[in-house]
Amino acid sequence: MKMSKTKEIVLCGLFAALMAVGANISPFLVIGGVPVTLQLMFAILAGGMLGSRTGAKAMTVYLALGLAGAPVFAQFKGGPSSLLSPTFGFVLSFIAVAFAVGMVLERKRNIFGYTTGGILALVLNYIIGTNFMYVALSFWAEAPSGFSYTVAWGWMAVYLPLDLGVTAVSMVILQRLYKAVPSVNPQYVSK
Ligand SMILES: O=C(O)CCCC[C@@H]1SC[C@@H]2NC(=O)N[C@@H]21
Repeated sequence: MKMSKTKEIVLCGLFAALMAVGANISPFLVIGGVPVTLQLMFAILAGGMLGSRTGAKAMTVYLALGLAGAPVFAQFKGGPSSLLSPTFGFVLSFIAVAFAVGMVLERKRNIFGYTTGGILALVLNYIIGTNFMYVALSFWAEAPSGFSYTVAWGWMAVYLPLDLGVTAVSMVILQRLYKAVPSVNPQYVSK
């Protein structure tokens, strides 16, 4: 079933706002060069609740708002210069995360779907984000001394337990929501 344009615009705005809140739950907590945020959770919920296409659109709206100057990225950053921020790859990855989670949960709402969706979300987030961060800190941003590809992944290793927990909680929220409100993701094809 297709969502109305008005509903889609409202939901994209809502999830862009939730991403801004998630980006700044702890603006001063930074490990290595990477801030602690809840953006991954809202990107997963966007894909799971709005579906792959609208979820990805919501994340694109978020990215566009930030690039246009709204202080919606982590540590209340925003503006066109964010394109060069070492953590911009993570922001880009949220589009892929929402799309992938949506795609999986439109097809499978069982333990296999939740596990695959969660793993895909983490893999896309970490691979796109960490590689972008490595390239940024190697070529144009100021890197701490001794910075290397291994150090970049070392920073992310610290995040992994937190993000595994965040991903698991997001999947539990989605599972409960689907049970309570089966119409939640309009692109879901029930078999
Ligand atoms: O600059 C931004 O707005 C993006 C920040 C990205 C933070 C990443 S997302 C995955 C990992 N988990 C966290 O809590 N922080 C990093």
